Amino acid sequence: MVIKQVQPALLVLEDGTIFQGKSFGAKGTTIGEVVFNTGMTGYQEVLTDPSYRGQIITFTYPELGNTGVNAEDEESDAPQVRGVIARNVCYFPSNWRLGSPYASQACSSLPDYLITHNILGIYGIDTRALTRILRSKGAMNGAISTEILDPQALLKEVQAAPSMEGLNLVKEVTTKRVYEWSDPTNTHWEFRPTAEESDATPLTVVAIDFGIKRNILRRLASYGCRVIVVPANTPAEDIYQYNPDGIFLSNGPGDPAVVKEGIETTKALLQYGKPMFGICMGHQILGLSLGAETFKLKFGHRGLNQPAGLQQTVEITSQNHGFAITEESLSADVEVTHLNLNDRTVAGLRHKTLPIFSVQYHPEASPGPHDADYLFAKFVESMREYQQNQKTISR
Ligand SMILES: NC(=O)CC[C@H](N)C(=O)O
Repeated sequence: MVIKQVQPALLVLEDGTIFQGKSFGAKGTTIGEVVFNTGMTGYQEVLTDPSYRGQIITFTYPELGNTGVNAEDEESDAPQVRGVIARNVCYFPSNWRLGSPYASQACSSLPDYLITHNILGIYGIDTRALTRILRSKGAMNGAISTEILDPQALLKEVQAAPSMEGLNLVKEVTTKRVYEWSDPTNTHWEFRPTAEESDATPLTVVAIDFGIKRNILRRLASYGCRVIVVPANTPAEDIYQYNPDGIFLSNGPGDPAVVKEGIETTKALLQYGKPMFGICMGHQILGLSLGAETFKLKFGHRGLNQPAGLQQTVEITSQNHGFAITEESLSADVEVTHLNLNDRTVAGLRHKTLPIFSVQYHPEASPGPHDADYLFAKFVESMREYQQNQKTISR
């Protein structure tokens, strides 16, 4: 049996709030934007989602790590967060994959995984009190340390760190090279019809990678798309060399307004009028390229039960964002299709004349509910329709 040694750790927020806790994961000091996620499951997907780059995540669900970490639930190659804050941490996980065909994929405990990837964690924190501070004052920078245990000294480090507003983190996470993706969602997760008829011509989608989650690629593949993933700074002309049936704009970290190349490329792509679909940062970049503005939310939306819709139908959605589109700044070419029903910020858009739409939430789930999975089908449908129209025109 492993005897764990409890080591003290300190959490200090930019406003001077101090929390004493215990360390799990790596040792050292880390600084980032402290945010909270209210999901009851899916911590591994959250930690490896590139959109969380630069952030320290407070998990409000009080038990963290009970199912360990496995190869199948990775949303990218490694954890992307700057640090982890928990009420309680599990050192002896149990995973259903043990004793199943996926046994080899149940690999380690959360603390070991964080040590391997040099990520700091702090537990034994009153995460309810911390979340109330973040809700009332807004997300703010903070630090976790196992080496600087004097709060005033750590506070100085925090106050010197840059704010999330104006930070371009896309270049840290975007792919360096073009690659193709064709793996669908693992069939044991598949509860609904997905893969297209085999005699249908495959659809080519170019996905602009601002920090793409793997399950987006898997869902596109499950819906019969061949996906070509390109770096965030790829110019529109290069994207058109692939003769795509549709273009996908991915999720990603940081402030969308400073991803200038992505916005310019998207503006140029709009001229071609081909189907486009954007998720989260992709949605914000699409809005920006259509002339809208974005702003920083007070504490953001991060969790698995965010309601989105207008009047008739409501989807329960997975969300992870700190910025949003300013509704009043939208041009007359665009229609709002969804609002976040908690605070009525823009959660979905549709171009009135072009086959272009986007959502602020995560239809790929992973983690989260599958209510919005139909959006992938809608994208495929718009590409098929576009193909059909092109054939009619050329006849
Ligand atoms: N998940 C995302 O794509 C997040 C988008 C953006 N970084 C935000 O925080 O709003």
